[in-house]
Amino acid sequence: MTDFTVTLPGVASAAADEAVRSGRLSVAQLLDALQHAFVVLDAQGRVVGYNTCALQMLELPAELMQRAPLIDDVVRWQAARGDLKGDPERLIERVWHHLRATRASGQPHVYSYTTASGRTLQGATVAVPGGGWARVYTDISRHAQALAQLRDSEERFRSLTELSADWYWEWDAQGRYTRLEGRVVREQGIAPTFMGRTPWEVPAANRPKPEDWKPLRDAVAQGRPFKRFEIQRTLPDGRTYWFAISGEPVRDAAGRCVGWRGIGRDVTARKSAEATIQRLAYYDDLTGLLNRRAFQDRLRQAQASSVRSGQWAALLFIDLDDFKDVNDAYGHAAGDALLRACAERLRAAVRAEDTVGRLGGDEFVVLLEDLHAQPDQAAWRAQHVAEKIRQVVQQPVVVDAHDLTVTPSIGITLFAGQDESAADILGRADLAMYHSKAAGRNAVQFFDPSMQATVVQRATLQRELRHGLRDGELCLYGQPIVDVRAQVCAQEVLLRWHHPTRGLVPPGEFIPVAEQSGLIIPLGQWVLQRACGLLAAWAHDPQRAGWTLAVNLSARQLRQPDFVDTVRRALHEAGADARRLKLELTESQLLHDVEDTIAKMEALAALGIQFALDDFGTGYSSLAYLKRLPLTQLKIDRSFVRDLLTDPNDAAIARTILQLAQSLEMDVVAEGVETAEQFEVLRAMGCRLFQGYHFGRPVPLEPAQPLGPTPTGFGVTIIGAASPSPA
Ligand SMILES: Nc1nc2c(ncn2[C@@H]2O[C@H](COP(=O)(O)O[C@H]3[C@@H](O)[C@H](n4cnc5c(=O)[nH]c(N)nc54)O[C@@H]3COP(=O)(O)O)[C@@H](O)[C@H]2O)c(=O)[nH]1
Repeated sequence: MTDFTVTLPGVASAAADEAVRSGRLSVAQLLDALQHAFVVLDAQGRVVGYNTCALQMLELPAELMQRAPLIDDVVRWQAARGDLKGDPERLIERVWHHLRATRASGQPHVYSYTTASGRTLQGATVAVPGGGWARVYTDISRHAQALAQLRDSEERFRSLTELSADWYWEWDAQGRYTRLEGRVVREQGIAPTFMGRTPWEVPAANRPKPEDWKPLRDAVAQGRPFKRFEIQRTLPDGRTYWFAISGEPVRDAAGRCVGWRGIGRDVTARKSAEATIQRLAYYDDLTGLLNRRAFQDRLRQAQASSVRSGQWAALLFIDLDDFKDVNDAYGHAAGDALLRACAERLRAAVRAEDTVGRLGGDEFVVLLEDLHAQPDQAAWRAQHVAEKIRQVVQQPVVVDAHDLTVTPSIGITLFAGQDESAADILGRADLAMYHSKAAGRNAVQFFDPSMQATVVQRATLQRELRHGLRDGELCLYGQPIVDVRAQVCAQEVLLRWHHPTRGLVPPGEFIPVAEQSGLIIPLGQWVLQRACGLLAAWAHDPQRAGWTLAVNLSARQLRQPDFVDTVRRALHEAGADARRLKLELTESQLLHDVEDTIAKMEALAALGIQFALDDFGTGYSSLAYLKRLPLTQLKIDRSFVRDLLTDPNDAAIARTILQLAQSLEMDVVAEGVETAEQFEVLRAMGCRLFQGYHFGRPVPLEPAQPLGPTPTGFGVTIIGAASPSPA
């Protein structure tokens, strides 16, 4: 046998050499101990050595090998048996080519083949020093089988993802896509958008807010599997589709989550089927409004919600007058077009959070929630919306070049709580609608006669107020504000209405009506102009030149974008000193858009105007924003002054307000001082300014003046009575 060195895996070569040299281990024993087939060729390609395993693994007959055959003969034999496929002479040529190449390169030649009996063998040929080659064969059948199974499994997996609507994905431990496979992925071209990003980093139509991803992110953070997490996405081509992903964590040997894998499924078809079912079950096909069943559900929800909020809600029942005539005269298609137009108008006439439904035929319903905690205020608002609806519905609709017009009869009922059924509420509104029909159609009626009376009264008051303003029935009264010596140092302007038949109407009655109708804007502007006129006149009167004049503001005035300019102009036109003008606000007014309010107040304060916070202690005063406002005065509400002498709580509140004002460097006016005792106690507490009947009731500051033309004029809508009458 040719002399060469063997290195066996797991046996140090020096130790093996030594064992062979010392004769303790023959090379033959050594080679036979191997689990690998071993064949040695001399320089002519003759088999000069082999181990037992070679006969077994290569399934070569011992007689052949014992003859020391040339490799050519062995190849012919193997080809004849079918272990090697192809023409034997060409196979021999190939074998020699590789033998020479290994010698020339010094690199082993590794190859594999499958025998006729089905074994997969891997052979490695190395050139040995002095000529000749050693060939080592390893049976890799199991490994090859495992690989084939793996390939099969991959193929099956590929078929699955190619033929189905599902696709496969993998994420890293942070939830970023690392692999996406499947026909859908390819066809939709979504891989570039997703790879390297987490699902929540890719915009989704149904999950616009970070909290919408919480269930998925929690599962990822906690290493939990998740199922059918639905996401709506927009494709690069603009189409939207829905898919659902399910996944499970991939763990390492130590059980740590090292990533995620799962499937995605296109569920667009199911979603659209669901949407259709939903639409058919809950929506009216013709108009897209809620149908009777869905509307009744909403009504029940509104009842439950009114219990929680303590607010009244209203149900409006709308029936089109003589709708049948339209159908008869112009056909059903025209009638349908008119109903669709009505539905759109109803939707446009109410707030987004209100609900509109169609019960069938020409019957529509509108649900108005959170109207007001007081039923009369709620009724007033419901009446306002009903009137708006009445106006918009009767506008002509053009259908097939015809101007179609219908009027609505509207019934309203208010509700709060869950004591009655939704059907009862609907029944009441329906009955009220019949009253509207009976009242001559194209009208609004309440179910409850007292509600009806209230809204009619308010509508009348509003109309009369507008006339009263025009006819000079309003005038300014003033109530003195005094110092510790009971000397007048200021006046508060208080509006009065001398109604021709009702007498003196208190502002508590007509200011809310003016606020709701928008009439407060020209009215408030007029008060400001008159007040500035008074200040300018007082400037020439030594007794009054030092007085300030306090004017009450409404929330709506303050919200006017040009409010600062309006005040500036009033001062300028009257030639009044801004430092003598004080504007009184209540806490609730300040809650609306605090930043805008502060900006306006600061702009006015820069002119020298002072601000007082009225009715202090009755609202939700937050000291945080109180500090930010340019206030110079707090007014202790008269409810605390009234029982000051008998109720220790009220006394404590008055004292606290005085201390607070001192630390905020503000004045305090105690309102509603009616007795000398109250005056004394407040003075002892450190109060320096007082207002109340004890010092003087409101008295006229000037004769009544008609409202002159103002920049805003009367550009306000006056709501008519239930049966409209010209204003
Ligand atoms: N936006 C505007 N609001 C105005 C205007 N004019 C008045 N008002 C607001 O109307 C509310 C009612 O005012 P009024 O009926 O005039 O009542 C005032 C006083 O008469 C009353 N008062 C004063 N002293 C006493 C008293 O000793 N006892 C007692 N029972 N009542 C008294 O208090 C009212 C003044 O309160 P206040 O405004 O809080 O300082 C009233 O809330 C006005 O804000 C206007 O032009 N615009």
